[in-house]
Amino acid sequence: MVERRTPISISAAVNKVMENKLAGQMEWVPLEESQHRFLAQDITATHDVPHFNRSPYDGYALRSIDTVEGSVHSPLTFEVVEALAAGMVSTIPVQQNQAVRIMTGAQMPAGCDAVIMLELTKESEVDGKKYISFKRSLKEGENVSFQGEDARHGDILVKKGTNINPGIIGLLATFGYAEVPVAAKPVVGLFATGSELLDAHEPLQPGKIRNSNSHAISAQIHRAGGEVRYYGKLKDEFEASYAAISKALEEVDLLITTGGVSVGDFDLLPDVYQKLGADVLFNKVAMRPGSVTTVAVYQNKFLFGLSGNPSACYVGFELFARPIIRAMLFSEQPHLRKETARLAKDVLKPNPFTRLLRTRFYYEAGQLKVTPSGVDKSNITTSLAGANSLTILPGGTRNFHTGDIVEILLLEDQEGCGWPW
Ligand SMILES: Nc1nc2c(c(=O)[nH]1)N[C@H]1C(S)=C(S)[C@@H](COP(=O)(O)OP(=O)(O)OC[C@H]3O[C@@H](n4cnc5c(N)ncnc54)[C@H](O)[C@@H]3O)O[C@H]1N2
Ligand code: MOO
Ligand SMILES: [Mg+2]
Repeated sequence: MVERRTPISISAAVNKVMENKLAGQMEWVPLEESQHRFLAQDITATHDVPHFNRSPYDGYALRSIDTVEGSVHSPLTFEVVEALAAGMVSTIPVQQNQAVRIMTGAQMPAGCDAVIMLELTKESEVDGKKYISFKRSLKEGENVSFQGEDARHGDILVKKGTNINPGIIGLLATFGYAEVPVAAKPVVGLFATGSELLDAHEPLQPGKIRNSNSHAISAQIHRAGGEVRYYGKLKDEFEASYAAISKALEEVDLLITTGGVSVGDFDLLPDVYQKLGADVLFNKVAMRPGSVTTVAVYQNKFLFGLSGNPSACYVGFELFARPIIRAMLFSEQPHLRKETARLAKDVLKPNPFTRLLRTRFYYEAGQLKVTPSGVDKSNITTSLAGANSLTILPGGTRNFHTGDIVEILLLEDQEGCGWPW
């Protein structure tokens, strides 16, 4: 008698997974290796930026009070007493009607409170002394970049869990982070199961196919922020599979298998979970593709039994494994970001289960539009290549038409979302 499985909703399934989420760990990496990693701590300003008043222009620093009378009709003349490149500090106290030649980024000399740009001045020399003249007045603070105007000591600048981009890398360097506290990458073990599988380099044989799932999933694990440990292919043989899976479980945080989770004679994963004594959270989800997705927990580790069908496998990963990985990377928005878009094509199908349609979204005249990226069957691989989103067609609906507003999940986005279900 074939086992009957009771489907649960996507929302309930995601909930069950997230209730068991694992704690993330912190590690330090060199600044130059931190791009695309996730911050394990808030980044706080360790000092004011800039930490001294400085000139934002090449020009002359002076006392604004000495320029009150300056105008087109009343030119002013200042003696130039010193010259400062960026990195230098002044050594001579500035007196009335004296100026310091100053370069962009140099610290303001003591006593000076304004800067006039080089272009507005005329230089001259009398008896070996340098002078400038100009025809205007300056306000106190004019053309000064003030201490702390960029960041104040103690400000929280970037939150824990943020994906490190080039701007954040610059900020980390500004505050002296030669080493950066990042979330350790969750270690994700991976097996492709199926006696029919060939490697990518092998020629085709009758009845056999090349293993594509482990390659696609590896890329998805990287995109999510995890580290892949690929253990290779498993033939549909119980004892060898059980031994390999239980050994791999000792070395990883999450273990993903593809294939062998349905009800066929050689779908062995349910028996593997049983022999392990793993707690199966669910083995049927009211969604398509990916209805057979099975998730179990065993000794504080996750077992993701993803379908063998390529698109079911892809979707199962994004909905259930990705948020666990992102949660371990300290993200408070671990799920795929949800948006609404307008359908650009009819989708005339009944949806007994919630359908996650492989789609491509794009912008047109400021509007988000979405169109199927190919044929929508679980075993179809080609529509995945063009997909940058999954369009949610809720269970119990049918026939969506061009112009209908639908919800979409973004696959390439880094922001994520708190709870899209
Ligand atoms: N009687 C029933 N049969 C099936 C049901 C069902 O409810 N009752 N569900 C169907 C659905 S839906 C799916 S999805 C599949 C899931 O099957 P499994 O997860 O057990 O996966 P396999 O049987 O091992 O393989 C399915 C399919 O995918 C191909 N495959 C497997 N691994 C790979 C790989 N690494 N790369 C590329 N392609 C792979 C495999 O050759 C099969 O064609 O079950 C339905 N059946
Ligand atoms: O629901 Mo099966 O998992 O795709 O087609
Ligand atoms: Mg099967």
